[in-house]
Amino acid sequence: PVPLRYGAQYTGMRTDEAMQQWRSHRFGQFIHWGLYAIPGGVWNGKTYNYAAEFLKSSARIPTATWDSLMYQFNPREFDARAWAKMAKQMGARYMTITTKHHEGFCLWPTKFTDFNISNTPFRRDILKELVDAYNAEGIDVNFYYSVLDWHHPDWRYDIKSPEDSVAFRRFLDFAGNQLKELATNYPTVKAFWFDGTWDSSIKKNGWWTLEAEQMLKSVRPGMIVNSRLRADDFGKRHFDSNNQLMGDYESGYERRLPNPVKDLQVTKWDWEACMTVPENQWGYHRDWTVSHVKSPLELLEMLVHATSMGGNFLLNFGPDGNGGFRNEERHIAQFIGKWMEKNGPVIWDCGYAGWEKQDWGYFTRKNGSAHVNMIVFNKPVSGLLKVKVKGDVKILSAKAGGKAYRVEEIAKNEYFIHFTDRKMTEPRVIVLETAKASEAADKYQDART
Ligand SMILES: COc1ccc([C@@H]2N[C@@H](C)[C@@H](O)[C@H]2O)cc1
Repeated sequence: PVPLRYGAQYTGMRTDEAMQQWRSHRFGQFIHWGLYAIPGGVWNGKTYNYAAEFLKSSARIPTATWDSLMYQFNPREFDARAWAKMAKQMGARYMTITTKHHEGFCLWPTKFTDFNISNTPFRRDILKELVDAYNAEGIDVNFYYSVLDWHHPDWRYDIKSPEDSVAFRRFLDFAGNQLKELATNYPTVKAFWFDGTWDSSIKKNGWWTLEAEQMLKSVRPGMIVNSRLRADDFGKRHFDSNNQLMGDYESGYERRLPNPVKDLQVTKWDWEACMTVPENQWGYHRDWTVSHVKSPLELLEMLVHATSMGGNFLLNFGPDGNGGFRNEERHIAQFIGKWMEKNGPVIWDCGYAGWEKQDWGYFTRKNGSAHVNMIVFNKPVSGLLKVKVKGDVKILSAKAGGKAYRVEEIAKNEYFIHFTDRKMTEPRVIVLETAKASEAADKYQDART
């Protein structure tokens, strides 16, 4: 292996309580909220279809003009407790909030720039209100932080001169101060979700990314940091030059999920996929007709898909400039919440079952349990759900609530579950009870070939 100073600091999955808690949550609510929520993708009467939180660049708005949105930020409908209740009802176990997105506007009264909530008509510390309200509902709060900062004069996309180096050094000190401030002033925060770290300026300063992570973990032992922060000695990101995952979980799955057949490597480490409801809108956009809006069922399947591969699913909400959610978002929360109320136990504390993906849906398993969950999305014409078990396993029963399904052994380690449900109105959960096959006589001979 290549000797690295700023590469992965450990290999394998963390087994400490804080990481086990993060992993067991499985389902999180992402919230993108900032000045971009005020124009909502529309500027001077023109609708820009690109991501609403990028409107400043899509509409080529001068920084001074954009930054003056701060004087309009006054979300009258903002009610942190109502937001937290909606997330609780949805079945989310954690929430990740944009403390500062690329625009550089800070949702907390930071000491290190005036471009923050305390200088808006609203004035109140939104971050504190959110942390307190979500924690009161038993939901952990994590902080999204964009290192990329369009407002700060010392930000640099690349380091091309001694002046760039001096300025960017000041910038890194600014970012480090903000991170320490966040970790110190909001002591219940469990994880940092870094973004805006792909530019050459950061890749040339891998040392800072490791220092930032180590600072956060010294201020808050147990703190969790995503892989997207880190650049190693050679500017490699997420996985270092020895192909070792940096940070505590892989955060490369943005608006996409790992393939359940081809990407099984992800089951060896912690990871999280984050997802938009429209095709590509994180911040509030006034016009959702410009792209496909994912249905509640599509999003529920993604949550199950992520869990089935041992990962977390972070579903995004983009409140508008007044602090209200769209009807589509409320409906999604209500639909998923209804399903989670009954079936949360096959998501929370569950992960990869280790069995081969089948067409009808997904397997999940609670760590070490003899029960394997089937979440059926696609009822086959045959009505027969194929199950291939691994190792010394046999299936004793298949039950959905009080209803038992016939289990037919069709070959060694292969079964059909006779799925007699007439029509499906929602994904069906069937729990398989397994036992060691070695305790039962093996009645199959391998073919002599
Ligand atoms: C194509 O470049 C980007 C850059 C930043 C993003 C940001 N990451 C997501 C988690 C959102 O915050 C989005 O604005 C997305 C695409």
